[in-house]
Amino acid sequence: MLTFEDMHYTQDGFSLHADFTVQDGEMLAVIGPSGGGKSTLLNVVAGFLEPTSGRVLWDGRDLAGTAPGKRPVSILFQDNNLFPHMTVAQNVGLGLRPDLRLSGQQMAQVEAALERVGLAGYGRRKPAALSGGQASRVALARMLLRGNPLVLLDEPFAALGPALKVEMLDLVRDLMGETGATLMMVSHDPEDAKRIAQRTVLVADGEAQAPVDTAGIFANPPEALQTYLGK
Ligand SMILES: Nc1ncnc2c1ncn2[C@@H]1O[C@H](COP(=O)(O)OP(=O)(O)OP(=O)(O)O)[C@@H](O)[C@H]1O
Repeated sequence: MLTFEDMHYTQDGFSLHADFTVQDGEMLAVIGPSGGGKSTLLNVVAGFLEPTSGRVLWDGRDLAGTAPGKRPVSILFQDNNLFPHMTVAQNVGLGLRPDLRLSGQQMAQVEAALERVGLAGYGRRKPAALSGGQASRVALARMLLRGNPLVLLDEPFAALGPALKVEMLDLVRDLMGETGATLMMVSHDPEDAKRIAQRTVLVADGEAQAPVDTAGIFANPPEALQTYLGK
């Protein structure tokens, strides 16, 4: 369970407040106007930014002072964070061992993860030889092997075409279901939120609001969301 406990983050005149809980296994959408603080919220959870006051807790444990790499968190950005000089299998293997000294069993795990995301046989390719959708799948395979219970996605599929994006969202939903991981996904597209998330957090006017029913918030949007949606 992820808890924002009266969390404030302030920098250079920008401030963000959050006070809510994300349930285990929940898939949560994070939406709101540009510059509202969606990425900031994720960066606080990931540990790239520290709260100015208040706390962020995972299973009741304060994450303050825990380095990003030691947090139970996998994060995926739009550029997929693949290393261009490494093969697909090596990029995925990093999810198991940063030094890539993989045992035979771990190499089999890499192959199984690639197969799970629909990339069986692609292990020897370099990222430059992949389509955008395939690159996203590699990043998801690595995330799968990391096995972290909390997954943060920051507009990871924004550059993909609509059909491909739907395919990737469905894959994410299936993977989260299989692993039981908790998901927070930033998106600018209401359709993404509706497809994947039962509840949605609106980030606007300095507040990451408590999650509400996704269908409800788009059927009857609050003012900040109406402006953002152009309604
Ligand atoms: N590296 C940084 N240094 C200083 N200020 C920053 C930095 N990154 C973001 N900000 C500021 O923090 C505020 C929140 O930005 P953030 O990126 O979290 O918003 P966002 O909702 O994710 O926006 P977008 O939808 O455009 O990605 C903005 O005022 C932004 O200008």
